[in-house]
Amino acid sequence: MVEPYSQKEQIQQVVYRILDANLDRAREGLRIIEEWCRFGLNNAQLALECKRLRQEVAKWHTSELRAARDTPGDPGTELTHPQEEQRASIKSVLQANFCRIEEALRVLEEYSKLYQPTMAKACKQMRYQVYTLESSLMGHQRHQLLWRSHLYLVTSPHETLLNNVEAALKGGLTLLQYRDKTADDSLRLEQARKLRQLCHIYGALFIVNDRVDVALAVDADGVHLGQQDMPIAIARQLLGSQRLIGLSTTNKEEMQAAIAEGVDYIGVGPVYETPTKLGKVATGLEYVSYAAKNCSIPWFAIGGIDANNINDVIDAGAERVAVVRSLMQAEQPTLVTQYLLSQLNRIKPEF
Ligand SMILES: Cc1ncc(COP(=O)(O)OP(=O)(O)O)c(N)n1
Ligand SMILES: Cc1ncsc1CCOP(=O)(O)O
Ligand SMILES: [Mg+2]
Repeated sequence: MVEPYSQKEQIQQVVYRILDANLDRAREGLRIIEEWCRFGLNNAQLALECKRLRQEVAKWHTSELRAARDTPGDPGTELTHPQEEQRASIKSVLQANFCRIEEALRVLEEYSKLYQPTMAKACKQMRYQVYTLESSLMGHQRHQLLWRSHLYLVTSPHETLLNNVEAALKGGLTLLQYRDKTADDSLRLEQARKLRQLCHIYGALFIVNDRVDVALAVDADGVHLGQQDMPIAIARQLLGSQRLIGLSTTNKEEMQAAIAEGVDYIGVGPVYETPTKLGKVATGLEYVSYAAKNCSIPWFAIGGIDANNINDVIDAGAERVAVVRSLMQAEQPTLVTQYLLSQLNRIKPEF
């Protein structure tokens, strides 16, 4: 007759099953991230770090733990959340899987204290290494998307703010700045949160104008600052190296200083006088041409640009533009977005 398990042995089996399931979970998540680093980003360094972590997790997956597996008796295999069956973008695939790995490592850390305290310590270390990996990968994604973004919508207060922005996102917009110079902070936070969520769904970058605190509070991708706003060095300290910082410039001295200070992109303008920034002197197309020849980081021509004059700005050398009224006041923001993007993407003749 086979002796039934003692209570102690039964608990041990449960702990082994938890460890087995979570070791699998962490490895699967790491593999999903690794595939993107390798095939999506062609980034050997990030892919290698995923592989190293995967191997480290595998090291703890002993035959003793595997033997405790009881898939048919696991009620959890049937449990899925509708959100797991649908992902809106690569960003959400990555974020969901980082969450999964971090949770799995936390579970491993706690339960392996009942198994092998050295494993608990190793899992804690791995969890911190995964946080670092997440921050480098998300920062990398942000920079890549910034370089690929040619049209930048800067919002103005509007009754149908979210609808207008969503229409532009549907047209292919990948970069949005929330700008409201007069709203009180509770409204500002509410709108920023909603816009960030919308951008997240469409896989677009979300930047907050002027306010580093709001950007951090809503987990924005970055902040846009002007020459009179918070100094770049302080904003960088607060935001870290993975979030984006943009700076407005109106002349070559400001451009060179911005590059030296390590901003991620600059605004170039106002190219034309504009009621959106009343009283600000226009720089004209000369500054656009100067930027085209001298700016080593992404730059966006801004100020008075619309469907009628965008080709003059492009002919002066701009590859990226930022607009407020052209999209916020458009009757059909999707179509205008598509048109502006089609002009920016048009193949330039080679001389
Ligand atoms: C892309 C971009 N370029 C320039 C500005 C203007 O910023 P700033 O000079 O700080 O003026 P305000 O927008 O704060 O009024 C911008 N917002 N975005
Ligand atoms: C915020 C800002 N900074 C320089 S020009 C400008 C406003 C651009 O608005 P519009 O596109 O409506 O002319
Ligand atoms: Mg500002």
